[in-house]
Amino acid sequence: MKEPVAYLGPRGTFTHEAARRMFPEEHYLLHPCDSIPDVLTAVDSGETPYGVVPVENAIEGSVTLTLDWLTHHVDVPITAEVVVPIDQCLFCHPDHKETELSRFTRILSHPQAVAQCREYLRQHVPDAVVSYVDSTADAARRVGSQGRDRWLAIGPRSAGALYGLYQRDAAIQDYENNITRFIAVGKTVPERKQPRCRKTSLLLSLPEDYPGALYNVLASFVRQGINLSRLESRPTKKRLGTYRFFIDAEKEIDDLAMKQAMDEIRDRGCTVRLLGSYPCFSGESSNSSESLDNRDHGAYNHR
Ligand SMILES: O=C(O)C(=O)C[C@]1(C(=O)O)C=C[C@@H](O)C=C1
Repeated sequence: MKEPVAYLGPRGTFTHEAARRMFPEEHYLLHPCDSIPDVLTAVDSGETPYGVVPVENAIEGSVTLTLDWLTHHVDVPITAEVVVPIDQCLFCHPDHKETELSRFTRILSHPQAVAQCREYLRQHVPDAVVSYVDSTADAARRVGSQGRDRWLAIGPRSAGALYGLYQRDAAIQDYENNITRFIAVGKTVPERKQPRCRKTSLLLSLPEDYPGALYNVLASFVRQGINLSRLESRPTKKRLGTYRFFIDAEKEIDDLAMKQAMDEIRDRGCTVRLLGSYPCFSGESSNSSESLDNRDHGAYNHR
């Protein structure tokens, strides 16, 4: 029987694409959830063994909802990472394909997608109101289901095709090389191909705030020759000006150098929570022979 994989849906999201790359549909049953908390809760409660959520975008930075849920609400290990190229397209209902862009009144999308296209929107649709929804495909589905209002959706080409939208523009993100990191959580993911690297994600709390507290932690990694690929602070949510730090180290947790760095950091009174030690895969396209576009409604495309 195919094992289920929860992902941020509905079908056609960027997360769906990431999930297809890590969990081929020949072997897994991909199960769309309405929100990132729903995906993480499904795994935490044992409803599904695997989940896939976005964690960081090259233009807009962290997906803070994912970080906060991972650390405050659930206890699920990160088990793999995949990086996916993000090409944001602009869609309207086919009934409005002749309408000038400046006459649209509303833009629907996920906050991360809107943030990646801010300058484009300012130039081309300055007067439209932005409505945030749970995912890009959710936006595409809503715009596709009603032709009455002049609404636009931002999202992947596949979402436009799935929900029968007319594509007005492509690659509307404000910077080139737009990519997002996605993580799998839950059960260990079988490694079908050679990972690009291995990482360990940690959540660090300092014992107290004093000059050099964070410096000392970083020095432990330096002494062990461990490269950090990410350092991010998030509020503790308890008191203004107090933080916890997300650290990604390019080493496995079982590596001797990593163990020594951990011992040193804990000896200084820091609390370290292991979020996961996992393989990282680069973003080759999914090897599923069926593309999403072919299975559902045809896409309208002006390019
Ligand atoms: O809405 C989607 O399509 C998602 O998969 C979510 C998400 C995100 O949260 O970062 C994924 C990739 C893009 O950066 C924009 C949106």
